[in-house]
This record gives sequence, C-alpha cells and structure tokens, in this order.
Amino acid sequence: MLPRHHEPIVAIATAPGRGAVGIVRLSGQGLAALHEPLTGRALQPRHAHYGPLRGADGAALDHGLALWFPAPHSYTGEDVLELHAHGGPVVLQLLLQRCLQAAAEPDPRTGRARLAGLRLAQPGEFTERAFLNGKLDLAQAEAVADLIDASTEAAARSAARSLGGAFSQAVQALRDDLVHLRMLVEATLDFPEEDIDFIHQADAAGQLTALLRRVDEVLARTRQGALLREGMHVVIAGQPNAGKSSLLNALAGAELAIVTPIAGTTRDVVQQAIQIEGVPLHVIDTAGLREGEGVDEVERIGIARAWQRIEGADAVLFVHDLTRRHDAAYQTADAAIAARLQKVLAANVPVIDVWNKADAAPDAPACGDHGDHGVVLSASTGAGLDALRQRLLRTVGWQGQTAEGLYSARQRHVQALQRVRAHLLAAQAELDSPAPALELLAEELRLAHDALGTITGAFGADDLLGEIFSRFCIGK
Ligand SMILES: Nc1nc2c(c(=O)[nH]1)N(C=O)[C@@H](CNc1ccc(C(=O)N[C@@H](CCC(=O)O)C(=O)O)cc1)CN2
Repeated sequence: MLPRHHEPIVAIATAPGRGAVGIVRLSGQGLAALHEPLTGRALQPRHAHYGPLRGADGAALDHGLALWFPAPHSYTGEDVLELHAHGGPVVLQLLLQRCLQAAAEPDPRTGRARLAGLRLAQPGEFTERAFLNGKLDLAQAEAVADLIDASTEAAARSAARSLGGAFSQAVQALRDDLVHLRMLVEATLDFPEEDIDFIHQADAAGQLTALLRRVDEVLARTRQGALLREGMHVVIAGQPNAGKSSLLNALAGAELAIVTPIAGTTRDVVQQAIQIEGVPLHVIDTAGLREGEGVDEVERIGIARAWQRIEGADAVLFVHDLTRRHDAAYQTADAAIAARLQKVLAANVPVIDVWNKADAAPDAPACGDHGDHGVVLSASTGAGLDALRQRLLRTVGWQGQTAEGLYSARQRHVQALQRVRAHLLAAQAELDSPAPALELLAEELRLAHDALGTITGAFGADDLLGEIFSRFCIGK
C-alpha cells in the first residue's frame, strides 16, 4: 500500500457555488492512465486542450479544458491533471465522481484498476505535497493560505511576497550565518589544543553579535508581518457613558472599512474589524465597568464578559469622560478600574488613556496626543481621532513601512525567532564568561539552528504539519 502522502488525490479546486469556470484537480502518480477515459485523447504536457470531458458512457458531461503537468513540473511536484469545466456545482460534482469511477474501472489491457487508490483530497493536501516534494518551504506554504485569506490589500501583497520567498530568504540568510558560526565552534571542539584561541582569532564573539543584530531586524519585520495577517485585539473599556461606543463608531465609520459587526451572545460585547493604514485591528467595545449598588444581574454578566475581553486584549483603550473630570466619585471609580487593569493585564499589554468628550468640557486640554497622559479627543466631532489612530499604530508596533518592503508571517514564526534569539543570547553569555564551556556554546547554537529550521520546515514535527495544513480549504 502507498503511504498516505503518495496516494493519488482529487478535489474541486475552485470555490463552492456557481462560477464562470470550475476546476477539478488531480495529483499523484500514474494519472496518464486517466487521460483517455476522461478526455478521449492523450494529453500533451503543459498544453491546454479543449474538448469533451467525458462521462462513463463516453458522452460529454461538459466541454472544457484539460491540462496535463507530468511530474515533477507541477504545483505539487507530482503528476497533476486539471479539468477546467463550467463552474456549476452539479457539473463539477459529476466530474469529480467520474474521476473516481474512471480510476477504479479495469484497464482494458491489464484488467487491473486504471489508477488504484484515487481518493478525495484532505484540506490543504495539494499544498502539503508541494511542501513534501520541495516545491515550497513551510513558510511559503503558509503564505498560500494567507494570500487566500488576506482581508486587506497590504495583507495580500505581503503574502504574495512571502510566497515568492522573501521571508524564507531572510531566514535562510540567518541560517547560513549560524551554520558558519557552528562550524567554527565544532571545529574548535574537534581540535582541543587550539581551543579558545581559535574562537578568538576568528572573532566568534563579533560574529555572534552581528548575527543577533540581524535576528533582531528579521524579528521586527516578522512581527510586522504577523500583525498584518492577524490584526490586533484592541479592547475599549471604561465606565458607563464614557463614550466607548461612539469611539468605536468613530474609529470604524471614518475608515469605512467595517467588515462585519459581530454582536456578542448578549448585547454586551460588540466587535468590529477596522483597518488603519492597511493594518487590521479588531476593536472590541465592552459594557461599562461599574460596581456597587444598582447593578442588576444582566449588567453584572456584561461586566464579567468585559473583564474577560480585557484579559485577552493586545491593547486597551481606557476611555474617560472629560466632563466628569472634577467629579470625585467618578475619579475614584476610574482609579479602581485602573488598579484592576494593572492587575489583570500582562506588563507588555499597553493601556492608552483616552479622554473623550473634549467638545463638551469647557476646560478640556487641546485635542491630540499628550504622551503619558493619554490622548484627548471628541468621538462626536472627530477631533483628536487621528492622533489616537497614530498612537494605536505605534502602540501595536507598526513602524509604517509600505507593503512593498513587508512579507507576511505568523505568530508561530515570531515565537520561533524569539527562541532563536534566546539561544543566541545564552551562547553569547557563555562566550563572554571567564571560562566558556565550548560544549554548552555548541549546544545553544544547535538549538538556535533547530528553532530557525521550524520556520521553513527544514526541522519540524509531523503534528506541526497537520496543524498547518488542516486549516486550508479543500482543493488547495
Ligand atoms: N489552473 C491553475 N491555476 C493556478 C494554480 C493551479 O494549480 N492551477 N496554482 C496553484 O494552486 C497557482 C499557481 N501555482 C503553480 C505553481 C507551479 C506550477 C508549475 O507548473 N510548476 C512547474 C513548472 C514551472 C515553470 O514552468 O517554470 C515546476 O515547478 O516545475 C503551476 C502552478 C495559481 N493558479
């Protein structure tokens, strides 16, 4: 029996529903046996043939194009056969079934099945094969999914750059430098007489410092790429009537980029996808936070949910009502919220103080960014909103590059690079110590190398592959 990833597979490659054109795609070994039953002819490699796409009785199910990509010159690196039909769900289903049937039929000459074991493809299986056959590395394969899922132009352009290898090349360059350093250390280990001197002569410390600097550069760009792909969860919090919802509407409305307003299970949490300069943000409005008398059961649930959302936030906008700035009870309640925010949020989750209703408070400071004091604005007139947008972009780590210089990336890649960095720092500490242990140094470099390898898939686990490819759509 063939291993699973060598079995021939088939799927409808185009989106479900009606379309002008629909494609049934097959990949695997020995697909040439299906040319004749499906198209009535032998197909020339890499040519588009127009003609009938045939059913079991030889009659045309449709008239369309057949494309034949013999291995290894195909998307998957295996034989690939594509049938381009009209894009109706029924005709595509018939063609798909016909492929399975033609494969199972006995070949008139041998009496055996034309193509044993043809089965429906799992989600992502074509791209997984492209990876397994070395057509794409793992970061490129992930970029295929990111390109399909991209929700902004900037996200699509950066995914296309990753697919083209921009991110993989950056990782590869780090790998080459690391391999060089490892060779140096391993060589020294092999010739103990020369020992530390050799490392000194070759300036291993200098090379390591330079490598760390380049890792930091790639890490910064990778964070940007992950941000473009995944967006940030920004939670708007504050007391009731501070103007949280109008702030959400102002942020969303001005951009006119509302994707879907998703109401929470109750009316308590509202989320909108917005973009600022092409950076996707998930802005979440929550129920007003308050405690004590007069809080009924429904409100209590809303408040509990608000705190849950706050705990999962990447950044918090803490909204204050400027018109109640001199109200002692209001200030006390704000201080209590601030204290709790500090308790529930990790130290690296930024809280931006937003002073709202500047238009209605006679003694309000000027609208705009006041640094550590926060941002003063009016959600109803829009004054100060741009300052908040810029502040948000800076807070989430956006450095304002154009999409041209960016590649898409994922949290997985950011975490891998952070591990690389941690091992290189450990190696550096070892090298700087009075009596460096070369074995430990070598081991840290090896671990850094492994971590880097998980990005492109040169080093990795099967469950990681399953996790990545199972999230693709069928036929991809
Ligand atoms: N009809 C169709 N359109 C498609 C795809 C497809 O599979 N079928 N793709 C995918 O889903 C994307 C294109 N990806 C592809 C990648 C490589 C090859 C290919 O034939 N590669 C050969 C030859 C390269 C060459 O001539 O330079 C090779 O790698 O050896 C084809 C499509 C987008 N459009």
